Amino acid sequence: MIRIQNPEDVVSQSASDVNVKICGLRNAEDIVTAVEAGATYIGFVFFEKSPRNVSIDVARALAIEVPVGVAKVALTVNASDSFLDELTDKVPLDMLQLHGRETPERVTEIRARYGLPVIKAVGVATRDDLEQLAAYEAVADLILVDAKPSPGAVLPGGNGISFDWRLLAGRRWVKPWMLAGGLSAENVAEAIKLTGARQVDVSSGVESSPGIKDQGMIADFVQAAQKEHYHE
Ligand SMILES: O=C(O)c1ccccc1NCC(=O)[C@H](O)[C@H](O)COP(=O)(O)O
Repeated sequence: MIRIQNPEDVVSQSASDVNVKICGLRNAEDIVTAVEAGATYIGFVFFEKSPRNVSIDVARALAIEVPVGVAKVALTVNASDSFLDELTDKVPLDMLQLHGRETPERVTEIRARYGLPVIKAVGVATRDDLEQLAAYEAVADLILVDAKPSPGAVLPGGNGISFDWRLLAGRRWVKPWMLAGGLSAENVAEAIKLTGARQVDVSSGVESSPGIKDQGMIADFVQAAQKEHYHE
């Protein structure tokens, strides 16, 4: 039987620091910047329509250089077993992020088949969208609460849009969770204060144009997320 690693063994969470995930990295220089800035997760996007898409071979070459202690996350969208088989065979990964319409049953299946902790992304625009959280908290290791894409959007995530963070204020969480959607160095402190998030994820908020990460923006984002926050 496969033993799934505890997410706390993949990344540690200190009482004072906010963990940061930089998503959509495509080259070694940006990964070094993210790691040196203090990111605890780096994300590779496997979605052909995305400007952040990487091939399995590129991700493998990048992943093997990532230092121990930084979690390598593969983001997939409604992926088939055959794709995930090849991905997990070739790329040394710490976690899988499911960013499509995967059902709770599919999350359970993937988690068991690959023995990796699973992050399930859930899109939120209104209070009604929070109803699906419980079912995913029951089966995923970590919930990524992201802004719901607008109807007709090409990308299911990485759109640089945020949602009303007050929807999450005071929520009691069963599982670890991470806030995403339209975050930037300018607004991440406010988002943390309103939601109580201890983990945050960013992609377009640290880019100069779609798919092009800006090293200064990465450093500024991590610093802004990790400065001392006072929760009311
Ligand atoms: O980033 C993408 O291109 C992407 C493509 C397909 C599915 C999900 C995608 N991104 C998901 C992420 O984890 C992003 O970091 C998250 O949505 C926040 O993005 P942003 O609002 O741009 O910071």
